[in-house]
Formats: sequence, structure tokens, C-alpha cells
Amino acid sequence: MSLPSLSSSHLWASGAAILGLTTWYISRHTATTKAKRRGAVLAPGPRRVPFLGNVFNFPRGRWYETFTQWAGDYGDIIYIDLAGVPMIILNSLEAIHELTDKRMSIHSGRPHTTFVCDMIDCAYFTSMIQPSRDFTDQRRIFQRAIGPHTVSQYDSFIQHSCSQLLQQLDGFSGEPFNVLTKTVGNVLTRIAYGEHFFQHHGAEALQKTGEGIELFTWAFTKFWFVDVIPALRHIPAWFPGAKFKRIASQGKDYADYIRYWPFNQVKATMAEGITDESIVFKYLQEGGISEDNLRDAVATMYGAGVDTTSSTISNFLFSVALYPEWQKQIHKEMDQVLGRGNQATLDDIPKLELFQAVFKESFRWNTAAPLGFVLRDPRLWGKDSLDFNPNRFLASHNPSVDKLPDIWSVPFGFGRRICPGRYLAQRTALLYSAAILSMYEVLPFEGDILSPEGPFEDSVIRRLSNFQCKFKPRA
Ligand code: HEM
Repeated sequence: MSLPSLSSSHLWASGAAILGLTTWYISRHTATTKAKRRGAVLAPGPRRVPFLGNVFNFPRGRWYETFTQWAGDYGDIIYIDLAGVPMIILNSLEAIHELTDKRMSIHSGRPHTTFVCDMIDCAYFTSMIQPSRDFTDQRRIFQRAIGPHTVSQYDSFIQHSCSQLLQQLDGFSGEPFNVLTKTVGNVLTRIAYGEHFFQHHGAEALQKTGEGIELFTWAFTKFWFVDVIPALRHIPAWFPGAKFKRIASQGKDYADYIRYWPFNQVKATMAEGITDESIVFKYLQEGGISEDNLRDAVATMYGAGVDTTSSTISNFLFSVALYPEWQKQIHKEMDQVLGRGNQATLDDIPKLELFQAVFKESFRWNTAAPLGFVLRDPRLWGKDSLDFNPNRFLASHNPSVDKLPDIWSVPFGFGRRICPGRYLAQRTALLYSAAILSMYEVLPFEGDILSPEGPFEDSVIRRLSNFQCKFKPRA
């Protein structure tokens, strides 16, 4: 018996039907259509194309410039749909406080994507987890371990790592970002898992965690078709066009490694009776908190803390290399307050008023987390908000300095999701930056002309790409 053969017109008709059904399915399941079906009134925003939303008109770099232009066109609350991932851009501090502080119970969720959250399985990170008991528990762990009342217990780790950083920078010329990420990564690993873990497994753990975070960050910023049709996750990995399955499986290996391996090593060490100083050690020993949430909160620290803190310091070095007259003034202040040749310590920072003003301005001007327009809003910072002007943070030049938004809060986000690592980040970034300038002159390469636009890269974080400089000892 022979099978009835399909004519080409039948094939075309079936193809068209499948395409039509897929198109219908996608159009019913985008974030925008689902929100509209539930009766939501969406904020205005730039024109969206079917299925892909704002993929084509979303800025690839220098976000704040486009957001500023959109603020003029659409107002302070803007709706964006990036191929199914909904996003709200808030362009004024009032709108931000209204939504994230006053209505925090409905505005503290995180976008859930099939590729990153389900397939790579990254949803356990504190930064990705949805509001829930586990989320609250993880936030409490951060508050207890590195909150304002406990963070100073890690000062010796930070000071020690700072001295090592200064040694590495002696005679160094090149891109400081990589040296900084290594130092910040070392210090966060020691704080999280302890010296014993760091000495025995630090190099391997840092290497694998760094690779994993790089893959997640890349995956997070790409468009994945499976996020629009989640059922695609079930096609086999050998299927043509299923490369995403292999990437997801590699990502999942990293996500599992970061989540379980270092934590289990510390537990094994404790079982052998070895004592150490670390967050995991301390809270496992004290008990009374969920072991799973302790594990997941601590696993988030490297990914959330390394690139952000290193970028903050590298952006500061860029600012003082770009504006040598400010650098000279900081050096003068340090010579007077510390005495030339003495390395700045955490206790010295409150005495270095001018250094603090330059650091704050650099943090405002090029903050590591791309927060849109708010850090350059002339309504908050004055008419020269786009310029680099540390005088705005000096009471001697700005009588309204007290009216400025809190620079130790705004760049760290808002409401229930405000960065729980901000106290540690502030101490680390201030100390490293002050200590570097107390010992070195930061110079651009001969012939290199730096420009305020800098070679910035905007992704999940805003960072300098390929900023090179020299560190000339001052003593
Ligand atoms: C200068 C360095 C840093 C900057 C600029 C920064 C900035 C931010 C921002 C803007 C957010 C998002 C807040 C929001 O969604 O509203 C965030 C979240 C977070 N940060 Fe940081 N951060 C820094 C360093 C750190 C460090 C050192 C750690 C940990 C040791 C850390 C841990 C976290 C965590 C766990 C979250 C997720 C919080 C949540 O979703 O509830 N950050 N950070």
C-alpha cells in the first residue's frame, strides 16, 4: 500500500496554517497583549512593532540620552516591550518614589524569562527572585551580614586587599578594570566563604564564577525566541536551530556550580572541625536561618558586587585622568591631611572633603548601574547636570548642597529592591579610590586624548571598555 503523497499546494497550505497559528499564538502571548487583556492601561512609549515591540528603537548605548529624549516626548513614565519582556522607564525621582517606595508591594517583581530563569536556572539569585518568603529571607541575610551595623567587621579584609592592590598597581600601565575585578572578586569571596576556602579553591572558583556571570550577562541582554514561545524549550538539543539548548545547558552547569559548589566546600570544611571567618561559616554555625536561602544569597554576591564596584572605581580613575586639575587638588588635600607618602585608610576618608566631592560627582556622572535619566536630571542636580562639577557636593561652593538627592542611595536603586550590598560597596570603592590617589598619579597614555564621552559600554552595567592608564608613584 502506498502512502498518499502531499501535493505542493497542500504543503504550502499546511505551512501557511502553522505560520498563521504561530503568529496568532505569539500575538496573544506578548507581555503587552496579556497586560491589555487584563485591562491594564499602559504608560505611553515609543512605537512598538508586532511581536518584537521596541527591539529596533531601544538604544544600544548611552541609554540616558535616549531616555531623556523620550521623557520629553512621552513623560516621566514610559512603557517598553523588548520582545515580550515588559519594562517601565521612570524618568523622575517623584515617579520612582511613587512606584517603588509607596507601591512597593506591586512594583518589586522581576521579569521572568524562559531562557535565563527556567532553562539556565538563574532565578535563585537574589537579584532575580520574585517577591516571596525566600526573597524576604535572603534580604534579611544581607541586612544581617553586610548591613549598616555589621559591615565594618569586614574592614580588615578590605584594608588588606587594598594594600595588595596598591602593590599590583606599582608600575602598572594598561586597563585597570581587570586588576580591580580580581581584587574585588578576591575580597568578596573571602567575605562570603572564608580564607580557608579562598586559599584552597579561590582561583578555580573565581575563574568559573567569572565565566558564568559573563555568560548570564550576555544571555540576559539577547533576544531568545524561546522567551516568546516557551514550548520550544522541549525540542531536542540536536534539532536544527537548537543551539540555544546547548547554551542553556552550559549556563545551567555554571549556575549550579556557583550555587552549590563553594557552599558545600565550606560545609565539608566545617564538618572536619576547621574554623574560619566568613558569612557562610558564621550563619551556619549560629543557625536559625534557612540554609538554602543563605546559600543563594551568598551565591549572588560575586555577580552583583564585582563588576559594579570595579566599574565605580575605574570610572573614578577615568574622571581624575580626564580632569587632571581635580586630581591635583585631591593630591594637595591628601598631602595636607595625610602627609605625602602615607596611604589613605578608611578612618581618613571623612577628613578628605574634596576627594569625597570628586568621588561623589564621578559616581553621579557615570554610575555603574544604568539608572536612566535620574542622575543627570537638571531638576535635581542643577543646570550643569550633564557636566562634571564636583563643586556641587562642596558646601563652600553650593549653599544648597543639603537639598541634593542622597548620592549614597540613588545609584543603588529604590524601594524593596534597593541594593543590599551598598554599604560594603561604598566602603570598598571609597577606600580603594582614596588609597590609589594617595600613592599614585593616574595618567592617560602619552598621546591618548580622553573625552568626557569616554569609551563607555552600556549593558546590564555601564562600564568603560578599554580605558588604559598609568600609575606613577608619588613618593
Ligand atoms: C558600587 C557598587 C554597586 C552598585 C552601583 C550597585 C547597584 C545596584 C542596583 C542599582 C541594584 C538594583 C536595585 C533595584 O532593582 O532597584 C542592585 C541590586 C543588588 N545588588 Fe548592588 N550595587 C553595587 C554593589 C553591590 C555589592 C558589593 C553587592 C554584594 C556584596 C551587591 C548586591 C546586590 C544584590 C544582591 C542586588 C539584588 C537586590 C534585589 O533584587 O533585591 N551590590 N545593586
